[in-house]
Amino acid sequence: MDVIKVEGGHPVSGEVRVEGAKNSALKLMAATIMAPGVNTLTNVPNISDVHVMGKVLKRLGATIDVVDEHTLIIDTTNVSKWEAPYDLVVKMRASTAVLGPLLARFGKAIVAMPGGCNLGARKIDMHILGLEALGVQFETAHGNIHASAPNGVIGANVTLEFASVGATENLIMASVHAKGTTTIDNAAREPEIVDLANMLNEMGAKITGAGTPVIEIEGVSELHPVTHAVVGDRIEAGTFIAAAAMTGGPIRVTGFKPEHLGLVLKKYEAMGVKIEREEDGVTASAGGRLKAVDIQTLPFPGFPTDMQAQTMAMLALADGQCVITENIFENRFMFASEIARMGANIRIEGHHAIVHGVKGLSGAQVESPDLRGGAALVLSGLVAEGETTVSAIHHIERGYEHFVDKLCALGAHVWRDTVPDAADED
Ligand SMILES: CC(=O)N[C@H]1[C@@H](OP(=O)(O)OP(=O)(O)OC[C@H]2O[C@@H](n3ccc(=O)[nH]c3=O)[C@H](O)[C@@H]2O)O[C@H](CO)[C@@H](O)[C@@H]1O
Ligand SMILES: C=C(OP(=O)(O)O)C(=O)O
Repeated sequence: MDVIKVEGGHPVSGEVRVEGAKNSALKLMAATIMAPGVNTLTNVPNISDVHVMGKVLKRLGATIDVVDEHTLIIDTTNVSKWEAPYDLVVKMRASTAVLGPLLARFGKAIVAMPGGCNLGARKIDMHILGLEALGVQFETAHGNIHASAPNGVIGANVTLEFASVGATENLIMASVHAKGTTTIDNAAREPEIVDLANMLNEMGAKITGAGTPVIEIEGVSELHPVTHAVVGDRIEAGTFIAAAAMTGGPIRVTGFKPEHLGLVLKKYEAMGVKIEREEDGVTASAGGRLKAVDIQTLPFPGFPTDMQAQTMAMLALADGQCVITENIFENRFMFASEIARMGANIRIEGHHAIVHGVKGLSGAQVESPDLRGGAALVLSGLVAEGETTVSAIHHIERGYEHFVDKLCALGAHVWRDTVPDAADED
């Protein structure tokens, strides 16, 4: 099995450029379904989730030309199917992002029920309730959700119970061609939603308010293909900033907007991390032990859940005790038990993690519990004494392009290796 090995204790500094955001690229790819023709996406990250979304689009009838590592030409002229099948949805939950675009283009869609994942149940009831308000009817059979809008999608006011990123995106996309105007209240405000609305507006949509809690979409009859650059990945950036905070750095991280990490940077400064902001990135460094600071995850502009594990790794070594509260996913503390194998002292009580900072970590064999937890284990390995082996690295590859190479370029001693799978030896 493939693993990432890390030898701790080497200086880590220099410059790294982040890729386009996974959480935007996937939705932008899905949105090309609504603009029949040749669309070009640039700054697309070369990660496994993007490959899966490529497969979803191809199954629907699109063709994709990979011009270079970060540029995709997606021709959606001949999209003629409206089904996102189980084998792909099960690989990547974000495949459900085609629901809105398929409804907009065909007035119908079949999407396999996504089921839970290692972060929790991850239901799509809010997507369904919102779309029902727009006149979409749902039936479930044989593990598939069948959606249809027999009278077309009809503009309406929708108030989301929670500012769900995925529900906001599906509602925006489904209502682009709706009759009349749709208002989404309590909409998610993440930068990736703004990126999606910007691209749709470039295609000819009429969306206002993206990035605020109230988004208004005036239905238009058609969209035209465009060329669009994916917004920089604030979470990849945050991960390298956490690496600088743990190792001392300095690391200059470019390719993203510092305001997209507003609260993360403020919290890191409160911990003692020095952050120098520029238009397109930051330089992060730290001298000595970080201070313990409480964190709670919330929808944007709150502290992102996708930075929780990396921040827990920082706090595991900080001076003092603090509480991390996870408000988004019910099961996002699995990283805690893995970093405990390296000597961290973390107690979980419901959706709170009580972190007692320790003076050092020791390298160990650990398993990525999920995407960000896996990255956080590699960061922990950078400062642990001895060697750390991180398994289940397919999680990391879902969202980080060339993670090992980028860390090596910063001076870290990190490499991929293949080790015998214990299960195969029995
Ligand atoms: C591909 C992508 O963009 N993924 C991001 C997206 O996920 P995703 O779009 O799935 O996240 P949501 O904001 O929708 O989910 C937030 C919470 O609401 C729950 N929920 C959501 C919808 C619903 O219909 N019912 C329901 O109960 C989810 O289970 C979760 O507990 O936003 C999350 C929150 O910022 C990020 O961590 C993910 O990285
Ligand atoms: C939870 C994440 O992604 P997904 O929604 O694709 O699982 C993430 O990016 O950290």
